[in-house]
Amino acid sequence: MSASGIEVQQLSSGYAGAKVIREVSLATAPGEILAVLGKNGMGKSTLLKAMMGLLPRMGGSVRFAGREATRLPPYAVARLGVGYVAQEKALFQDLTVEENLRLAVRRTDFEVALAEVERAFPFLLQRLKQRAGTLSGGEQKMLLMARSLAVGGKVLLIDEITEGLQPSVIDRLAGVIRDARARHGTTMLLVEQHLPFALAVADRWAVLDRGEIADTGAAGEPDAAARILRHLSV
Ligand SMILES: Nc1ncnc2c1ncn2[C@@H]1O[C@H](COP(=O)(O)OP(=O)(O)OP(=O)(O)O)[C@@H](O)[C@H]1O
Repeated sequence: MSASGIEVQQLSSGYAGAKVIREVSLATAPGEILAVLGKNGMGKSTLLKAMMGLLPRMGGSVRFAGREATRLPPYAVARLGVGYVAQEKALFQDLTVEENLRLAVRRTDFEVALAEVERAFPFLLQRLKQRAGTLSGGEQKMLLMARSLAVGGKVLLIDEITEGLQPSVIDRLAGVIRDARARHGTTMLLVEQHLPFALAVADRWAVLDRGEIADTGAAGEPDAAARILRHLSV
């Protein structure tokens, strides 16, 4: 297993005894980007939450950067250098943009973190004193992404970052993700519904169907989109 990759083996998880994901196995090489796609309700968010320790693991194992994380709570998973960009609002709505960033990066140099934010989303530097809750939905997603980049983890788990974003912002995000990987070798697992975005940024893909991996492949293969679409069509 790679020193900075993700290794999930036969992971099961869910809610109050109801298994939603069943024996899911996934692995990435260091700096690799894996897109996990699937229809609504197939367990994509549940998979990320179980990996982060936000939901009980009902079987199987999770390792990040070669380190065992199966029994760790979320704060300890984060300490392994794993960032999580949640689908739902995960910002402190009443705190400013700057305060949200400072809380995330307090253990590293804030100026270095700000340089990362400026490189990804320069508009946020003009909004440092604005309350996060008054940013638009798309701007809040950019702040969430910037906050994870500023922390500088080796692994990022990103849940449907493109949802509700305009095409130009989605293009910008693709550039930001490629840039982070190129400069820091960040390993990423992207849960996505946006197929062109997923295939543009990922090296490999996997489809989750009713909590199980139904198909996997390389993003560069000519039939990748057709194979994925077979699973996404109703
Ligand atoms: N808090 C919860 N309590 C009970 N069941 C839940 C909870 N959250 C999600 N589920 C169920 O788990 C299943 C998978 O949900 P999940 O959010 O992981 O799907 P998803 O693939 O991320 O879907 P989407 O693309 O719509 O976000 C669904 O059937 C959902 O109803």
